[in-house]
This record gives sequence, C-alpha cells and structure tokens, in this order.
Amino acid sequence: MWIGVVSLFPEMFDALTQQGVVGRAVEKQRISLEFWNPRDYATDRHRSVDDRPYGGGPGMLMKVDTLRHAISDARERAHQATGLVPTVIYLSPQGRKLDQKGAQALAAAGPLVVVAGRYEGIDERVVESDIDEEWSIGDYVLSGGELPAMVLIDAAARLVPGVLGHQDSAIEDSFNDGLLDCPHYTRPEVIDGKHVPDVLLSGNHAAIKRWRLKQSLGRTWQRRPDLLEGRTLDAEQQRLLNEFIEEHALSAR
Ligand SMILES: C[S@@+](CC[C@H](N)C(=O)[O-])C[C@H]1O[C@@H](n2cnc3c(N)ncnc32)[C@H](O)[C@@H]1O
Repeated sequence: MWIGVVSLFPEMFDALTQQGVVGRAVEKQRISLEFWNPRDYATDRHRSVDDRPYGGGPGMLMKVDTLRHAISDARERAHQATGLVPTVIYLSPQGRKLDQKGAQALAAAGPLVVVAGRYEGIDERVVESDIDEEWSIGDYVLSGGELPAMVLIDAAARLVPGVLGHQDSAIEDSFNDGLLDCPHYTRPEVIDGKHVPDVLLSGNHAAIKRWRLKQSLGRTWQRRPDLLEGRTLDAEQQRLLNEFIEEHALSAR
C-alpha cells in the first residue's frame, strides 16, 4: 500500500512509522509512506504556510499555493510509484466518520494521498478541486490533521494482507464482523481469586469457538446494542445470545 502524506509536521509521523505494527510493515515494505511538507514550497523570507481568511475573524488558513503544490507533487509521485491515480483524502472533522468498514475500504483502495490540515483548515475551493474524500476520526476538534491521519493510516494499514503477523487477529477484532471482540485471558490462571473460564483451559476448540462467539454476541448486546439493530442473527447465534442473556440475568440476581 502506497501512502503519501502532506503535512507541516512530518516528523510527528515517526511515532507511527518507527515502531509497532506499522513500523514493521514499513520495514518489510508492505506499506510505503512518503511525505510532502508545504513549507518546502514556500518562497518568501518567512517561509509562510498560513494566510488570513477573507471576511476576517480569528485564526488563519493553510496558504493555498504551498499546499496545492505539495498535494500536486504527492499525487504525481503516487502515480509514478504505483501506476495508479491516488485518492486524495483531507482529514476534517466535517468528513465521513471513520469506522472499521471505512478502514477496510481504505485498505483495499489504491494509493492514498492524505492531507493533514492545520490552523482553521483549508480553502473551500481547494477542497472542491484537489480533495476526493474527507474523513473525520470523530465528533471533536483536534489542533491538526496529523493525529487523525495517523489514526486513519494505522486502521487501514493493519488490514493490508501480510501486515499483521497473525492475520486472524484482525478478523477477530471488534467491528470486523460487526460485533465486539470477546474477552481475553492470559497467565496466570488466577488473579485476585478470579479464574480463567474453564472452557479456555479445556483444549476443546469447538467449545472455545462457541464460547467466544457467545461472549462476542453478549458483549455487543450489553455495550453496543446499536450494532445488533437491523442485524439478523442465524439460529445458532440467536441461541448463544439467549444463553448469554439468561446467564447474565442469573448472575445479576
Ligand atoms: C483546528 S482544526 C480546524 C477545524 C475546522 N475549523 C472545523 O471546525 O471544521 C485543524 C485541522 O485539524 C484536523 N482535524 C481536527 N479535528 C479533526 C477530526 N475530528 N477528524 C479529522 N481531522 C481533524 C483537520 O485537518 C483540520 O483542518
């Protein structure tokens, strides 16, 4: 997966690319990340990258020419590196809210150019002319698009085949099949008098699989019932959820 990043603070991305899953993916060249800094295109004495908004008011906007130049070079490089036309994404609180389905779509898309905004954002005409999609990471406002860009890149990159050591771990993650993940346990067998559920020690893989699905369904029902709305459970899933609800009612008594 090829990703070009347009940012005034490319060094922030070291946090993403120098360790962990994405760091290893970059090292193994499963993910290629390249950076364009609008400041490198500034020609004035102060190397300015911001400009005043028409109509006045507080805050600045990203300077148009340096930003467009960076986007254009990133787009051209994407084509050169992959032979494909990239999707240019602007991280914005006004964009489509990122969820696991969105991350799956981005992981399967061709090359991406990801634009991190700063100040009060970017000129609307640049959005209209140079941006293909706007993505948000949630209904709150951050000071810049770098953290949102890293969130989006991480969420998509770990779904690229070969990026995760155990590909299954992505399959079983929360949201991948529309449910929350089941609870997990590691050693020791007893912590503060609390035991690992017997079934996980049984070695009975069918029973473990059934238990995990039951917990997934139950947790989703408890914590995120909205995820179950409009979803038709098959007979086995319904049975497991009923069992969970019954057990839950019994333990609540
Ligand atoms: C201070 S914000 C500008 C917010 C903008 N004035 C608004 O209210 O829509 C600066 C930059 O941070 C990024 N940003 C902030 N919150 C974000 C979010 N929830 N999702 C994605 N990007 C965000 C965007 O790139 C934005 O251009």
